[in-house]
Amino acid sequence: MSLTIDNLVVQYSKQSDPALRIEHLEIYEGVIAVIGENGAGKSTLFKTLQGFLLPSTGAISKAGQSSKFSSVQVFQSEQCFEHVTVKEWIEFQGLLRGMEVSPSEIATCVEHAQLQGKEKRLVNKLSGGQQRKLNLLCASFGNPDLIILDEPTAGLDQEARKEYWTTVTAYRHTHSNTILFSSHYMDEVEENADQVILLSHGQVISSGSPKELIDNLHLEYVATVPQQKVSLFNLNKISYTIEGEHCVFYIADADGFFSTYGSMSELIKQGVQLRLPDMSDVYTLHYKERAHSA
Ligand SMILES: Nc1ncnc2c1ncn2[C@@H]1O[C@H](COP(=O)(O)OP(=O)(O)OP(=O)(O)O)[C@@H](O)[C@H]1O
Repeated sequence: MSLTIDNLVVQYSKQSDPALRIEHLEIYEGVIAVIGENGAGKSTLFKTLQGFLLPSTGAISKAGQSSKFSSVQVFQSEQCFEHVTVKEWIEFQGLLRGMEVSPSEIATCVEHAQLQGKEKRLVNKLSGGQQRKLNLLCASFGNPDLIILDEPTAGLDQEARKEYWTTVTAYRHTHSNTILFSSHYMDEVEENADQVILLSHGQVISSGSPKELIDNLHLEYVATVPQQKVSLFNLNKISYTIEGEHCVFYIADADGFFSTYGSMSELIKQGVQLRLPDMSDVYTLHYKERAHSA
């Protein structure tokens, strides 16, 4: 299911500036990332999509249809009740969505969350990653059009994050709900999102697939240069940001750069690290201290 947002304005009070102001946005079917700095409006968008906040103006509709859409936000792991077993927690989430979960649905849920044999375990004794996977699977009860995951992997280690996204990918093979998620981890955004929506100060500043957004940077390479080597370069002619002890150079014309400063292998010998641009650069160049432009 895809959604269309038109002329949307959301305010927390009549006197306050809009927390969200979206002229037009298509949210496509698939796995959609919403990114932005703190206060950009991600949670406000999620609350509005669930009907918890009413817009002052504008509308959100299923693309091409006047019918309403349904959405559910997945519980965070810290919202799991104490003294409730895995089975009871699944049943409870079903009841919240107006359905009685059948034994076979419980079994499927448990299997997909890789919790076989743990149905009687207290849910708060599961790891954070296990709880989040379980909650994701329970969100499909009632088959909502939209499933919202607010920073689903925040605080998880690399391994648990990977496992979480494996579960999401497997889930996507058997379900058609659109998944909307926020994240500050640009590697998982690049790997998992079909579309990325960039919010800043309540407005959409860009939207596209990770590849489109990276291509739009028009960069050939990104170089990380140790501070002590920076004097070898003419900073007036290079776009760069400063990251701790390093300078990060954004190279649009690789031939020109290498012919001026030395071949790739010569630069690597000097301690310069070269890589292709990725979503972390999309984030930096849209949000962090503005790049010093050449
Ligand atoms: N309950 C509220 N009352 C008044 N203003 C609010 C309220 N919640 C959020 N805001 C304001 O709305 C704007 C958007 O906030 P929102 O929480 O949607 O951002 P966010 O992108 O989710 O940020 P974070 O990454 O920190 O969660 C901010 O200016 C924030 O101060």
